Amino acid sequence: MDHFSLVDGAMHCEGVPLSVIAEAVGTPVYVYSTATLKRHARVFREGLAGAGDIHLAYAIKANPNLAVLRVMADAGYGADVVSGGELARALAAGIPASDVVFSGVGKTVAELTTALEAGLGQFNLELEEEGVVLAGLAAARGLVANATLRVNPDVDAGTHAKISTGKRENKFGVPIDQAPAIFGRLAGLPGLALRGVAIHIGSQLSDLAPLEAAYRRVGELVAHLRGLGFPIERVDLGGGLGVPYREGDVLPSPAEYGAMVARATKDWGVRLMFEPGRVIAGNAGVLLTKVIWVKPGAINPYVIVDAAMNDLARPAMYDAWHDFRAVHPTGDRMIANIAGPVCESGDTFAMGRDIDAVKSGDLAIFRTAGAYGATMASTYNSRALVPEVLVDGDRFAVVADRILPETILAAERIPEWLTPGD
Ligand SMILES: Cc1ncc(COP(=O)(O)O)c(C=O)c1O
Ligand SMILES: N[C@@H](CCCC[NH3+])C(=O)O
Repeated sequence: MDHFSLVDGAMHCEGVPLSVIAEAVGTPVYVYSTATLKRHARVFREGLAGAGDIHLAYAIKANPNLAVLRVMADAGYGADVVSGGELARALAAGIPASDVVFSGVGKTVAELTTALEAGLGQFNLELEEEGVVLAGLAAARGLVANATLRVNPDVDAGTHAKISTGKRENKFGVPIDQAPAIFGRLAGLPGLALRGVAIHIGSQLSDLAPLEAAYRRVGELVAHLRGLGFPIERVDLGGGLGVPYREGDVLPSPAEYGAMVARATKDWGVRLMFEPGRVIAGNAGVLLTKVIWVKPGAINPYVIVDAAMNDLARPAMYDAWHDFRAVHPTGDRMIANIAGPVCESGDTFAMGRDIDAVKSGDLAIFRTAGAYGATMASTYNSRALVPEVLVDGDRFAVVADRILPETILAAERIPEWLTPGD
């Protein structure tokens, strides 16, 4: 069941008409469905039922809103974080530090130290030196850091180049063939318990074949490392499962993914860890916007909406498609371009698209905006930072305020040497 649907001709999120949210909070605004988040959390877990001992760590980067994190914590998910800021959010949402995995290619000494002292569950090391530094920090505090080594399997994930992470030229992980030697050098260090390997080959993956190929390489590595005497207890298989952005897109389901995982990992005898982000949050959110003008264009009219690339960066960054729907569709259609008010031609959500006919003042949504939406927002062009609303049944709450340009301006100052003297 879709929790964003038309009821009596009006688009709702669960039991709440989107027009009521627009009236109360203004636009643009992100709207998330609790029921969808919960359903995705459950379906992903159920899909992996045949994969043995698993640990689920929601990839906070996809949607780090505190209320969303609380929903995920209640659903029994730990967290995958990539910065001290994300770690602070996970802890603030009530996720125990022991259920948090710290990924990321540039963890600073300060971040490593904070995470260690918080009792972090697992560090996914990206390079040998990070392991040496972490071991030193831990040993100096009488602690032992649990870690895995992230390997780069050199697999083409078949996704957008900017979100592919498992090819040898990408910055992530150590080349898989160097892993045994690095294990050899890190394994005996006091302060470090190197318990396994981690992998993540990219995001918005629409085909399981590259994932399966990568997992097979990891399987060979696990066997090799065991043969060398290293006790491998954990393998973190990362995130990456794609979601349908366009009507008609067919993506592997969590159940199909789970069946592949069970097949590829059946002899490993390890605890498997997963870091899903987009597949949890993507279709749980929309960006609600209002049409400012319908501007005649040389080729097609431009529907100018009050949301822009600073609110939803994905189309400008990755040429991503987000379905556009009227909140009160009339049944009429139009061929139009859709753009925001920002002063860049790249601030365009669609060109020449067949959409619900809209006019000035109408409300509309960009769908599948719950992941990598609000979290990638900026205040470019001195626009407000977009707010977020969480719906649960027939109630809703503002879970992130609109940060107004005045508030941002108040954090800036003119140094005294630039102020006019007397
Ligand atoms: C290490 C790591 N884990 C998990 C994720 C989450 O990916 P996705 O949102 O595609 O599930 C990412 C982002 O690609 C990542 O870099
Ligand atoms: N920001 C990207 C996903 C990045 C994944 C991070 N590892 C997107 O919107 O598709």
